[in-house]
Amino acid sequence: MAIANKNIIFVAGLGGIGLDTSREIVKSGPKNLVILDRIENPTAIAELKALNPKVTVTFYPYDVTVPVAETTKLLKTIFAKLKTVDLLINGAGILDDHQIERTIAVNFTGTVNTTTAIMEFWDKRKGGPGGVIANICSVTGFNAIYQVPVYSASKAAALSFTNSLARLAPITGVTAYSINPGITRTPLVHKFNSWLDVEPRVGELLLEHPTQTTLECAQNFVKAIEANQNGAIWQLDLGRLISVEWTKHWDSHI
Ligand SMILES: NC(=O)c1ccc[n+]([C@@H]2O[C@H](COP(=O)([O-])OP(=O)(O)OC[C@H]3O[C@@H](n4cnc5c(N)ncnc54)[C@H](O)[C@@H]3O)[C@@H](O)[C@H]2O)c1
Ligand SMILES: CCCCCCO
Repeated sequence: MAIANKNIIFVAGLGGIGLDTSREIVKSGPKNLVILDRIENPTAIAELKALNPKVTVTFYPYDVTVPVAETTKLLKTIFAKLKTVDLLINGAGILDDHQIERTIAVNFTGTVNTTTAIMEFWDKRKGGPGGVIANICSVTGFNAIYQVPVYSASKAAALSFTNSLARLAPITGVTAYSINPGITRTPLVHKFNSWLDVEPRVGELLLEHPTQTTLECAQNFVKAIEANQNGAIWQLDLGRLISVEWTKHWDSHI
């Protein structure tokens, strides 16, 4: 998908990975970039507007843990303004294995609910035009950071959900792919709690190994958007963009 002249909704577009990705998206000249985020950062929004005055950048406060009906109401406002939306990026995530319910609510249920809500507007069975969904999951969805099993499992769940969305595309008209960053230096990764405190130094230990910058991640994120490959499992690690072949062990045959 060429980003130029498209309408993009970016949930969590102001975070560590999110803001650098928003910058790279804006540089590619979409018609509209609508950022939904729990954090408000008017300075960042102003910076994005200044980066490319041809792009209309708007912000709406949004918490992915709200009921689907509330998300639908917000989307109604956005669609009324934009008329069409080409891409939804679901990027919200927290990393704190002391917050079990919230981790699942944000990282998994939030992604599911936001996706479910936009189907009201996109599902071709309802006369919708279809659309594209990019879900930010994680390499931990492939192989866990086992000291944060709840976080890792929430990302595996989001990855599985995204893979299913892609298989459902012939029915819904909505395609999907996952964005799976490796360890990227953002506020999320500095200090965080391990499950039952099994490893209090988990963050410190991880950061002893090679990592990538948010800019490297963002530049590859844009390449994945441009590739627009339904069902792709993109690994964005150490500055590289890798298409992961998922090993099939079983098939439902339906
Ligand atoms: N940094 C990494 O190493 C890494 C690796 C793989 C995946 N990820 C994922 O990338 C995404 C961005 O993470 P980051 O590293 O930039 O961290 P970050 O903390 O800088 O960004 C997290 C983003 O999610 C938003 N968010 C959190 N809770 C929310 C809620 N309830 N509703 C709406 N938005 C909410 C935050 O406002 C922020 O924009 C997350 O989903 C994270 O799990 C990060
Ligand atoms: C340093 C730990 C980063 C964990 C986020 C991976 O999704």
